[in-house]
Amino acid sequence: MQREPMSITEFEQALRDKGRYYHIHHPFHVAMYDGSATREQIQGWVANRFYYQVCIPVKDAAILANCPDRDTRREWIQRIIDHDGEPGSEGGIEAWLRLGEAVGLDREVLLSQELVLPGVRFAVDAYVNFARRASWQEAASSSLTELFAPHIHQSRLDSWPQHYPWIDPAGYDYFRKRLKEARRDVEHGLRITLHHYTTWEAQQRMLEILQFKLDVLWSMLDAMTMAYELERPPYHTVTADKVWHRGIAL
Ligand SMILES: O=C(O)c1cc(C(=O)O)c2c(n1)C(=O)C(=O)c1cc(C(=O)O)[nH]c1-2
Repeated sequence: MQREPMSITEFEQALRDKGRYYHIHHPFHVAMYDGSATREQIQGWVANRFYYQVCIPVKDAAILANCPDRDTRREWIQRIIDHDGEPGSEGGIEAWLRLGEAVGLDREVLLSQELVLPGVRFAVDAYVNFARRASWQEAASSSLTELFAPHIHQSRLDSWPQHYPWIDPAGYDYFRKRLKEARRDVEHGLRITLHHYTTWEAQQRMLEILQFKLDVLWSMLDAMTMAYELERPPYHTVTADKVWHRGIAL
């Protein structure tokens, strides 16, 4: 016998329950929050997360490319503008570069991606490639880790200024900007998701997609833990040089 689907309310609750696996609970993230992260760890996180930032609009462009629905595209396109900016307003990528400067990293270092660890690159690329290959509804719903993002941005705004007085407060604009944007993204992402997955099996598949996205975020921090906490960056047994690849443009 076929199992009944969850109601919309139950399904949304099941998605929200996945918050227990959000990267806010990763020890690397906890250390940044509780003030025990070193300057090098914060800088490493900012430089590595920059790769996520630059890939997000590429991921959203892949969703648009696969979406035949004009109304959805009209709404979804705002995400690209949020990150890339438009005439008269700088976007999230520029704000992240200023966060980089606020923690003492030249923008050229971020732009060169020389600090992006292979594990971080692979995790982020997996997300972009998923968005290229999945249906637009599945790709759209994979953004729903953003359900938990306003809380994580707020937690940084609340804790970092006290713990890290050496960070220029001008750098925090990105987190402030995302509080509003993420809430709007979630509202749209949920509208698509809650109506697209209507059978029990489909709902289970969506929960697995959300787990995949949680794994992307968690794995990024695992790679950073190896490099900046355990001091085991790639090839550490062979060389102290950053010999790993910088991304292969296809
Ligand atoms: O700082 C964070 O912890 C965090 C997490 C996430 C997320 O949950 O995917 C995003 C962001 N930030 C973010 O700034 C952002 O623009 C963003 C877009 C998306 C997405 O999947 O489309 N996630 C996130």
